[in-house]
Amino acid sequence: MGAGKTTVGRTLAQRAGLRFIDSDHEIEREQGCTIAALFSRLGEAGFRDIEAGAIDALTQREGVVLATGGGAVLRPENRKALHERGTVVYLRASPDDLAHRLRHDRSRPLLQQGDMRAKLHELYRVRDPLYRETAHFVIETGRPSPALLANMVQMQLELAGVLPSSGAPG
Ligand SMILES: Nc1ncnc2c1ncn2[C@@H]1O[C@H](COP(=O)(O)OP(=O)(O)O)[C@@H](O)[C@H]1O
Ligand SMILES: O=C(O)C1=C[C@@H](OP(=O)(O)O)[C@@H](O)[C@H](O)C1
Repeated sequence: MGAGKTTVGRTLAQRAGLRFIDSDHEIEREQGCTIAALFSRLGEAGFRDIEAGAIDALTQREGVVLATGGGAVLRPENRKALHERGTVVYLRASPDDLAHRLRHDRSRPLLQQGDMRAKLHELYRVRDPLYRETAHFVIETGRPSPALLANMVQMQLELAGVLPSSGAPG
């Protein structure tokens, strides 16, 4: 949540000539309602069931940059599908940076009650090991801009042979 999956993922997809897909947007389109509405109607567990179906389908597509919701790593089957079918980049941000970036955001149901900063610290404690387990690469997002982060991810994927070289001089 707020690590830059959408901003960085979109830029990367554009540069690499790939299609950007946001699993939450796909879920909203298929279900015909917002993620917040799904949470209030079905609870978090109900949302996670739908999310798992979406991750299973979307990880079978080729040539896409997929941004998942931040909680997708909670289910082992999602971690497996992501790691085995794709190349996963963990955009790591500190909970304090996330609290700053998301201070005006009202679209994320898990952050709408109580102390947002404390909740982000708790989510980070639980999820950071799961992101590390799922990811092939970890990129620190603390200082660089989203545009620079997209360059860093692209370079990393080119070095790994996942993307063709963009022919930068060197
Ligand atoms: N590297 C960054 N530095 C500063 N602000 C950022 C960075 N990445 C994202 N943001 C800002 O944080 C907010 C959330 O970014 P977003 O791409 O929606 O994250 P996510 O998709 O991971 O939830 C946006 O306002 C975005 O402009
Ligand atoms: O972290 C989470 O558990 C969630 C993050 C959200 O996506 P973003 O990571 O895009 O905010 C969305 O899937 C849902 O609100 C649950």
